[in-house]
Order: sequence, then structure tokens, then C-alpha cells
Amino acid sequence: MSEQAAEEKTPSGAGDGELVLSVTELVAGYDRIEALHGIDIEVRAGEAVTLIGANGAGKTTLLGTIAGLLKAWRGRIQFAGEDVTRWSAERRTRAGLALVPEGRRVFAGLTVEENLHLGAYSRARSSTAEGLATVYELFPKLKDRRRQPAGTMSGGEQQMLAIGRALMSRPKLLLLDEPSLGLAPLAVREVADALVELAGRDTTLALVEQNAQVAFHVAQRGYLLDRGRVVTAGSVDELRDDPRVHQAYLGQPAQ
Ligand SMILES: Nc1ncnc2c1ncn2[C@@H]1O[C@H](COP(=O)(O)OP(=O)(O)OP(=O)(O)O)[C@@H](O)[C@H]1O
Repeated sequence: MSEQAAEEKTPSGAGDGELVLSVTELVAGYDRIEALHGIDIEVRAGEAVTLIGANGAGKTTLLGTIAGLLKAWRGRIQFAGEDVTRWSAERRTRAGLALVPEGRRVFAGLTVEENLHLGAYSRARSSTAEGLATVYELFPKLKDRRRQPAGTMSGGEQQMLAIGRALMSRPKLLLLDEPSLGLAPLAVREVADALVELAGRDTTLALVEQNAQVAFHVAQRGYLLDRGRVVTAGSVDELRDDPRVHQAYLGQPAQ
């Protein structure tokens, strides 16, 4: 076995890249309702990691707490070598943590390109042009439609735009909340393929998905959440065969 292949088989399934995100014993929730009861996850540079689980498992809450939209009650969030647990969401964004929230929130009245420019708010003009070129190369459809109002695009195209906008800030970690939700099957496929392409370009990403097919298509490894706890972690192949994953996705084949 080559050295590289041996490294890929580390017990945790995690890669050997530098640690980008480390969440330790994280507890968080809403008002007095505790939704996360001590979560530990990590993401290394270049990895595509998925967070899966049934409705209400805490996936959105976890992404929101990592992004700084919700306060951590206890525990620690380290990002790119810094303890960001008490940082504002904006400061985390500036440090390279980008969240694509559920629901494709694009500015409907603005054109595709105007939406993309908004994602580059903290970048110099020269790098904005570079960012646009990268996004257009990844999503050629967005280039064709760059002068079209975002609100007139299909659901799949709007999702690509939401992802493209997040990429404009050159994130060190891209957090994606249910990018396939509510999309027609063809659009789900398009978005999943785009994420595979993105992951193949060394973008580090953490993907929350209800759709296990998409999650397993895009990610190399993942965590299964259940009622606010990580119940298992492993490679996509391990998760695919895990009865607990099948149970979480009852009624939906986890292939
Ligand atoms: N705004 C809120 N106020 C109070 N409780 C909430 C709120 N949002 C989520 N919860 C609760 O927190 C827990 C975790 O929910 P969360 O939305 O994070 O789960 P999820 O895994 O993302 O599920 P889904 O796939 O349905 O979005 C659930 O018990 C949910 O009822």
C-alpha cells in the first residue's frame, strides 16, 4: 500500500490536511431549549464532510452555531487556528467561514452578476474579477445569465448562484445547508455535480443534507447526528452500510 493510501485509511477516516474546523463539546439551542448536547466534529483542509441525520437532529442548529448566527452555550469552536467561539458571524465570515443557508436566499431583483458582487464585499477589485472568473468557470450557466434578474432563474440556478456568491469571498470553509432541498430531480443532480466538482478543486466543505444520495455523492466522510448528538462518524462507505443511517432515513433509500 502506498504511503498516501495508508494515510487515507486512518481510523477516524479524516484526511491528513491541516485542521480547518474543530468543534469541541458544543452545546447550543434556542431560548431554554437545548438542541445540541455536546458535539465534537472536525474538518481538515481539502475535505468534503457531510452532516446527516433525521429531521430535528440538529444539523441546521450546528451549522448556525458554527457560523455564529446562534450562540454557543458551552464548548469551543476553533477555525483556522483561532478560537472563534465568541466571534460575531461577520467576523467569522471575514476570517473565511462562509455559510450558504437553507432556502437559496438570492436578491431576486438584482442580476446574477450583481448578486455575485455582493458576495465579494470584502475583496479588492482585482480579486473580484478573479472570483467571478472562477465562479463562471464552475457554473457556466451563471455566466450565460449574468445580466438576468436572479428571481427569474430556476431553483437549481438560484442555488448555484447562492453557492457562487459564497465562493466570491474565497472561503477557507464553505458550510452548505440542504442545497438540494425543494429542487426538481434534474436540478438536484446539477447541484450535486457542481459540489463534486467544487470538492475536487480542494474546496473544504461541510454539507448538511436530508438527501443521503447527494450527501454520499459529494462527501468523503461524515457524521450522523441524532437528537443533538453525534452517534457515529466514518467514511461515506461505512455510513452507507450503517443500519443507524438507514433508520434515520427511513422511507428514503440511503444509496
Ligand atoms: N427557531 C427554533 N426555536 C426553537 N427550537 C428550534 C428552532 N429551530 C430548531 N429548533 C429545534 O432544535 C432541534 C434541532 O433542529 P434543527 O433544525 O437543527 O434540525 P435539523 O437536523 O436541521 O432538521 P431539519 O432537517 O428538519 O432542518 C429540533 O428539536 C428543533 O425543534
